[in-house]
Amino acid sequence: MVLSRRLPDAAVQLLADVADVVQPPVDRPLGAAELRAAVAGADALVCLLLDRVDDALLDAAGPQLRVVANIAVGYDNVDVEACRRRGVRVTNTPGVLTDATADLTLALLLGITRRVGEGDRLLRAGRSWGWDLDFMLGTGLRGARLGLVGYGAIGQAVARRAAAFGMEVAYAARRPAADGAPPAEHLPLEELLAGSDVVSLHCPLTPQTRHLVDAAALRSMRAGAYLVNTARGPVVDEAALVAALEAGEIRGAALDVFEDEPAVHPGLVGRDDVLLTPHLGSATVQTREAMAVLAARNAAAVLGGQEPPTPVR
Ligand SMILES: O=CC(=O)O
Repeated sequence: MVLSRRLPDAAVQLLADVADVVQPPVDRPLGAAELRAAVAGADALVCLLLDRVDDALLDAAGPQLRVVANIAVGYDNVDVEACRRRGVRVTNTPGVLTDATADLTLALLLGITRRVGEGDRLLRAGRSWGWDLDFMLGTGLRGARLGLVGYGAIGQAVARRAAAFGMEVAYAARRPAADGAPPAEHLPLEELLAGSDVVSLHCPLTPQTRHLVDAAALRSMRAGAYLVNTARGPVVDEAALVAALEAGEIRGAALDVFEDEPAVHPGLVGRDDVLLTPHLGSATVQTREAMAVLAARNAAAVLGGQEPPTPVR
């Protein structure tokens, strides 16, 4: 069993009970060539969303590989079809990061609508300022319409939080939400974009959702609207977003994920109508440990001939 990244002790312990665990030699994510070298001969791979699991990596691993346990809910880094063809199970870590990601979404939503980053920058720059009736006014959330693109566990957790702020919530998704989801209007994407004061993305990255928010989508949004993305960067056409902000087609954007991570489009960096965080959606001590432990349980289950707790499909 190969780990592409050193993991919290609780996860390593769990794995050490069922397999010979090969830890990476360095305390950082591995490059593609390092990972190819590390994975040779492994029967299980526990990996990060940064690791591209494609035919080249699967070839490098060899035919004894049985499971790829991704430490993330998103698995766009894994060629699931290529794994299936080779009989390799793929697992992810849904559930354990729902609250952390929804919390960060609200932090971004509040931060951009109330100009938190901008105010912080103003003070740090030592610029003169003073309280005034019309100083740095933002947008209130009570009664504002929140449009969620994707209404899975994270979208629903955001809906619950947004309701507490008095927002009216709607969503666009391929299917209506199952019973038990927080009440929200199910709308076609075009209607959701055109009618929302804040659009927040909670869909996986797939060929269908790549650049879902493109120039046309941005043009269809309200001029006073904000875009929040805690899903995956390539869901948004970043160049089109910069152009839309420049043209005043929307009021602002709060982004935790980027098209070409860790690079951030230079047109975003200097803008005061943009709030940026470095892919922190699941970044709490508790959540990262829970993700690593769940990935470990998945890998251990497959090696032990059992059904993993959270398989991909
Ligand atoms: O981005 C993080 C995840 O998909 O878990």
